[in-house]
Amino acid sequence: MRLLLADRLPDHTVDDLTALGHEVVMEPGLSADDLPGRIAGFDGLVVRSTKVNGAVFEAADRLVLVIRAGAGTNTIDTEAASRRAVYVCNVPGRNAAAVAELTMGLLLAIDRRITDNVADLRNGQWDKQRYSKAEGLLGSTMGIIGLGSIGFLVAERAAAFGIKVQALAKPGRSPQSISRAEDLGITFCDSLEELAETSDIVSVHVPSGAETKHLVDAEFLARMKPGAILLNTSRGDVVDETALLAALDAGRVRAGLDVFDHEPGGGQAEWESAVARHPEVVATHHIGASTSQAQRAIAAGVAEIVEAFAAGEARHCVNLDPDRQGSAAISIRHLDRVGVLAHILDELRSAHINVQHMVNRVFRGGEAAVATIDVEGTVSEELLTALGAIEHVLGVSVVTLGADELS
Ligand SMILES: NC(=O)c1ccc[n+]([C@@H]2O[C@H](COP(=O)([O-])OP(=O)(O)OC[C@H]3O[C@@H](n4cnc5c(N)ncnc54)[C@H](O)[C@@H]3O)[C@@H](O)[C@H]2O)c1
Ligand SMILES: O=C(O)CC[C@@H](O)C(=O)O
Repeated sequence: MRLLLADRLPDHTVDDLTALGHEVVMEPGLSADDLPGRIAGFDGLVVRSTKVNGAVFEAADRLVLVIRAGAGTNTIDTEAASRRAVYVCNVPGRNAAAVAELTMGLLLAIDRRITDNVADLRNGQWDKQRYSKAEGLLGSTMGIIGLGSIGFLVAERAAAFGIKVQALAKPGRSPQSISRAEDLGITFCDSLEELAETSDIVSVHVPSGAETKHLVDAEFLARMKPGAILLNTSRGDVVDETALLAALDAGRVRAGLDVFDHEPGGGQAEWESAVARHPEVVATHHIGASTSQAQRAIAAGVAEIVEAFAAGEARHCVNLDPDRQGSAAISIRHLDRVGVLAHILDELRSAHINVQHMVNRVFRGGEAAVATIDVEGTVSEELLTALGAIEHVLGVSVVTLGADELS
């Protein structure tokens, strides 16, 4: 594949991808506005914070894959990508520890007013009287909104500080997630209102989207305990900044923020934000994921996605329709010979079976492969027999996909 890296990733990323047989161009200085004019001739695009607007997909001539070298994909116009059948994949979980560490850093900085302490000392001011008023965190309650990769790691770290952790009860939580929560002693609130009213600290870790826009609004802030701390290391638009500013001005809450609505896209910029400069806020420059450890882990994840994609698998794809994965998955082991897949598809067509998704993976040595085909329709015994009888097919099996596997 020919890949364009439009943001800075660790230097070895280029070598790693080149070693996998890809041609890689790294141009970290490209802006969102530059991308449409630069994308021609590339099969894949890798970005961190640089926005990928609809114009990129209109200008692209052979783009098939966009990788967000991070977790959130709100900076990519996934609807425009879907219209052009371009896969958008993210690298989930790999920067979670870094974000959790920053979250705890913001919390400690707020509780002990560390940043103001430092600023005064740098200005030659000794003021033990002013700074001797922290509440302390032991025994306090943290409410986590968004108990995913980062939320769990924040919960672990908070628990180690003797903080009681609660999260939002959410339908569809997996058994693994429930048992992990139980192991950490996390309790669940039935509503966002209850979480706001009963938490001393609220930490937000949900993705940006229509469902989460202004999840923390004036009503939520009004329900928070007086003097409570709001932490947001997810995305700026999850918090209504106008309402937050009012709550800060009223002295009702304090906040630790790594992200802001309308923050600069990356790099350096002149930027004014009443929330970011507020004295009751400890703010950072969207650096949650910016540790070398996290960036190395993300770079490894990018290489894994490219490798899987080259082998026919769209790993961590966020824009395929989860409701259109088919009702059954047929697995066909076969010798890797020209024409076998065409013959398989012929049999499916004769049986009026509609293919929803197909992956063909070759085993080491290149002799044999396995095709996994998600199909819509009833897979009869006759069809399985016909598939098994195709020359070079070694074995056929079928799994019917239930509601859980599809969600
Ligand atoms: N500050 C940074 O540098 C930085 C770095 C990484 C991620 N992030 C942000 O943090 C977000 C979370 O990252 P993650 O890796 O934990 O993702 P994740 O997908 O593992 O976790 C998100 C969790 O939020 C839950 N959720 C979604 N909508 C919700 C809702 N309306 N109410 C309650 N819960 C809801 C999901 O079920 C999931 O458990 C990302 O989407 C990204 O925007 C920021
Ligand atoms: O790459 C970054 O600096 C930010 C990444 C972060 O916002 C994410 O969603 O993973």
